[in-house]
Amino acid sequence: MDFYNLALFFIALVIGIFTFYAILMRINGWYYAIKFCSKKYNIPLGYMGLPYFGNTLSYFKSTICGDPNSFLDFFATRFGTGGMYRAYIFGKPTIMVTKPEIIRKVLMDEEYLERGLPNYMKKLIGLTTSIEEDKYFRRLTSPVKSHGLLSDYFDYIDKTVSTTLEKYATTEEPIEFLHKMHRLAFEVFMRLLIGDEVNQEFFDQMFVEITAVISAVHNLPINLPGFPYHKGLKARKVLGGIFQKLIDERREAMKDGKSMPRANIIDMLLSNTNQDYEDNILSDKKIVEILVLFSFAGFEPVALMSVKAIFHLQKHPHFLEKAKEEQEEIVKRRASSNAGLSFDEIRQMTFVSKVINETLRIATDQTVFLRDTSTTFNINGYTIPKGWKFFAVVWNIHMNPDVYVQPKEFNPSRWDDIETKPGIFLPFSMGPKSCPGSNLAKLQISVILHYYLLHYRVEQINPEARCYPPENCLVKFKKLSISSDGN
Ligand code: HEM
Repeated sequence: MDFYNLALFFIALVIGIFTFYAILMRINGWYYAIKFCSKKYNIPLGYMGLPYFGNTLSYFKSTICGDPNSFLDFFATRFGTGGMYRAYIFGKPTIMVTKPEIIRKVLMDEEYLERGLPNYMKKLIGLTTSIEEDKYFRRLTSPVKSHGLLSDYFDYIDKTVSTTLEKYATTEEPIEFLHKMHRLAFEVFMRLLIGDEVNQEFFDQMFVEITAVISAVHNLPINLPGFPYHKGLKARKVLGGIFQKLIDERREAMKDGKSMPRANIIDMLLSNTNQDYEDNILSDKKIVEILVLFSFAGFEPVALMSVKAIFHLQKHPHFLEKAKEEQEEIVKRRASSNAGLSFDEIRQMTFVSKVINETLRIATDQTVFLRDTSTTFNINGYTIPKGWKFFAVVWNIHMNPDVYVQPKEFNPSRWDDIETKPGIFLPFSMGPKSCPGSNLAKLQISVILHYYLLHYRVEQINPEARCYPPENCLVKFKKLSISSDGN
């Protein structure tokens, strides 16, 4: 082959590769454009990436690199700032929603949108209910939010937190902080989930299984022996068996007229014998799914947010001091120096509640809420086909500089001036599928911070560790020395 032909060959090869690449990157979008080209649908513009993978990889890349906005910017620059874009994420055609007012509409829907976890997560923590079952389950578990139930558990929370932190401080060796806080939040939450009548051995087994499920959620969904996802699926099965056994035991006890000394979630769910709902009695399978979902959701974020609040305060000594002073004032106001923390004192923690809000705002900087359309769904002039996913992006709401000046900065004092309008702060989401545990979570974190601020400090052994699952971080958990004036 002479030089001329060789050059032609290379040019043709380059053009061929370029054309193949261009087609490959568009073929997914063309497929869905043709499939849903009927006048019945009106789908926003967007980009659906490679077949099978869609935009999932670029979404993960942007979040792993700590710059999720680059993902949004790509859509906004190419398809305008309308706030709704077609995409292909987690193996499904998706509508990405970025504007607060549209996100609100998505989250508030009760009739047409279902929980939209990706399939690999559904297998671990999925809950599939009909709309009626869903309303019923939320009604049954609504006491979880109530003042009455939380005050009933308050002494248990207080005692568990104070004794556990004390124990951590007596350990000479550095501790895996996130893991230990998981354990603490788990101890507290499990009482609320299944009641007081469970022994330590049972708790330990549950903790091992649920930790495996959580680890699976935070790792790649590779279902091969040795991989966390494979172990998580196995653990999910074991958990299901444990919960079913508990349900059977509780039913027997109920038949004998025995009731648990304190309200707990499993008994709330088993009390579904109300005649008004006869057709809607939740099956055992559904109850097990709900218990697994609660087990997953009920302690991990509490532990993570507590750790994050502690680290933020550590990095900002003036806020740490202010929060500590508030706790000292609370202690001084007590009638007796022997009295412990009380439920009413939580309401006096105005600055600590701002620390918690600020931690939640910053920590949810990569949060998205997912929903699946159960039928054709109309929104903002668009008609979205059944089976598509909604991907509601919260991070740009929590990082909106018009609401949160210098949004990346940790500044609890910003909450002195923020007018909390609906939809500007969504760490627990909003609408029918929002978090039922928001009050419990804030209560637990407040108790943890109260004892931490008064008595302990952490020293990070590996400060470069992100302390975000699946990464852990080592700390020395130290008790503050008491000065001569007792402080
Ligand atoms: C700081 C701690 C917590 C945070 C940041 C948090 C946040 C969230 C968020 C964002 C959702 C998703 C809502 C959606 O998809 O729209 C959720 C769901 C949920 N959370 Fe929490 N949560 C926390 C603590 C808790 C606690 C303590 C409980 C236990 C009572 C709990 C139970 C649940 C349950 C059961 C769901 C699923 C609700 C459903 O699908 O209907 N969470 N949480």
